[in-house]
Amino acid sequence: MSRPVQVTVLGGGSWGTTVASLAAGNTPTLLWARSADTAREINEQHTNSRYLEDRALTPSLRATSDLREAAEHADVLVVGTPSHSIRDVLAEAAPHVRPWVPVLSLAKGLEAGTRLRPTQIIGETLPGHPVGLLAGPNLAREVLDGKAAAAVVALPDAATACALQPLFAAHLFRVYRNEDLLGSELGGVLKNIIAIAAGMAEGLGVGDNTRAMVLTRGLSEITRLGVAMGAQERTFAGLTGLGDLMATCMSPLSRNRRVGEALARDKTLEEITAEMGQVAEGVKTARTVVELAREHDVRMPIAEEVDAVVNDGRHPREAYRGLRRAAAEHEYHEVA
Ligand SMILES: NC(=O)C1=CN([C@@H]2O[C@H](COP(=O)(O)OP(=O)(O)OC[C@H]3O[C@@H](n4cnc5c(N)ncnc54)[C@H](O)[C@@H]3O)[C@@H](O)[C@H]2O)C=CC1
Ligand SMILES: O=C(CO)COP(=O)(O)O
Repeated sequence: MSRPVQVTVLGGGSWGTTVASLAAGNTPTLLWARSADTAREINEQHTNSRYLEDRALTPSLRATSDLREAAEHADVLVVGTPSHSIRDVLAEAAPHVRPWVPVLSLAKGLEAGTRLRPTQIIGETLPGHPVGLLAGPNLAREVLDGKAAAAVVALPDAATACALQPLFAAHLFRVYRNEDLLGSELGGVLKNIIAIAAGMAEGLGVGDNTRAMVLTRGLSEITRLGVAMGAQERTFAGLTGLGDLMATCMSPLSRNRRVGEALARDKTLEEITAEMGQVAEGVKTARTVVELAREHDVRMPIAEEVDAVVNDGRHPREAYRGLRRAAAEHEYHEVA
């Protein structure tokens, strides 16, 4: 008799823990947390209070702070650490991961310097493994609270995607699939920059028309860059595109939106990051996105203003004045 598929999730933060809890409802799952205290709390109390307060995790979820044990356990490996740490964590785990184990990324940022997407970093550190991602409008706390949500397994190979879908699905968590890995990954990465802009708007006290404008023009920027990089346009109208953009721009739970809002209320980035104690990927990724846009000759006025705020100290009020000066081109076609 064959044994059930074993899932390992690397990263004991808000989302890694939540995905591990979902998977544990379906199959034996081991979560690797850097902190031994976090691993112990998950095993003994079935909570991760540092990131998810007193929310109950699936009781069968096991955790370890031993990376080798976690890697050896994996029939399917899920990488849930922030983008900037993926390369180092996987370099250490790689000798212990069996060949051909599929690897799914949860991360929504780009590696500074290399400008690589998380799945490309995985491809470099774990060559020969099928690589994809799990993404969508998935604010961790809401998913763990059992509120209905949907995600996408994006992977070029449909058969592998089909096999992975049921591992993460739950009664009120629907998992779709999509072969456009590039578009699905870029949707999750780029929406963080627009969410910072949406937060800035919130902090400046804008109206609903302005909110709608930021979100819609933000989607235009995301789609333009994504298509220029080779993604399918329709992906940006789906869960990993418009869906994730809406959730992140609208929800006070979003860390990226909270960063933008606090900046508009005159807090410094250092104060905000220290208070939050969690990752807001858009902050580190904004400069890389602007560089990519220039390289692909794509206009991204909102991303440029966000970059100027987080990297050059421009005040959000000035950024919004800057946007008012941006040329109103044709709504769908860029004018040179
Ligand atoms: N929280 C959410 O609702 C969602 C988050 N994501 C994405 O998932 C990724 C992880 O985010 P969260 O879990 O929310 O972050 P988090 O800030 O809640 O937790 C980050 C985790 O990574 C660990 N970590 C940080 N640096 C590390 C390093 N150098 N080596 C090993 N571990 C390290 C921390 O100890 C912590 O366990 C991000 O890319 C985020 O954009 C995606 C969907 C939803
Ligand atoms: O990606 C997310 C929801 O899908 C979480 O967004 P934040 O990282 O801004 O909290």
